[in-house]
Amino acid sequence: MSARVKICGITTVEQGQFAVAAGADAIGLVFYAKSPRCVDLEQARAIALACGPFVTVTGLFVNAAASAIESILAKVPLHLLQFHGDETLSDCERFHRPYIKALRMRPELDLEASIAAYPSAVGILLDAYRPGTPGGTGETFDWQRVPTQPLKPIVLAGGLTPDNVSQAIATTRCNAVDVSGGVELGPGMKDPERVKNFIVNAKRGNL
Ligand SMILES: O=C(O)c1ccccc1NCC(=O)[C@H](O)[C@H](O)COP(=O)(O)O
Repeated sequence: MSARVKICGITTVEQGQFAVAAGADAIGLVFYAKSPRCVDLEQARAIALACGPFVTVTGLFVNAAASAIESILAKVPLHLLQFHGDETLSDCERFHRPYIKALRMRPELDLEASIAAYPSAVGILLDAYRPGTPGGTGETFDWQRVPTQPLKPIVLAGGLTPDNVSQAIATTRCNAVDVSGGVELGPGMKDPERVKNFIVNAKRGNL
């Protein structure tokens, strides 16, 4: 089975289209005002509608108010929610949508217990930990910490690039990967060539 790939932090219709054309299984729309990849409602709706069927359009939130998420859901056709902050199980479940929960790999994290805390998640995204920055750090973490028999499907993230994604998959045996900065020319500016190379390398990685 080849890995599933999500390109996160898509900011324009054109970026969404070239990611999908290159074989992305999912794209991520960031609804976090402090991110350089944050999109507004109109942009998000246009991107989501341009991706076509069978691509998982994911909305990413960081400790967002429920009312803000509801307003976005009313306008933007999202298939999956990604909670990237300190959301509790009930915060994640209240929208009755499939969701993934991001966990940042701080050194003292009890990973098994943290994964078990989200029994209704369709997956757990593991990301690098940098204090004060909830995501999109461009940094890797120790891939040896990824459990070999996790309670939930794992999405590997954090500092992945076209050059290291095959090795990351071979090391962790993860069959889903997520990237943002590693396929950019600058924050929010996805590079078609890097996106294509990332997807090719992820999908021929050694699972
Ligand atoms: O991408 C952002 O700007 C961002 C901001 C705040 C929270 C999460 C964010 N991105 C989440 C993702 O899913 C990224 O793909 C993940 O953090 C990995 O990012 P990178 O290391 O740049 O590939």
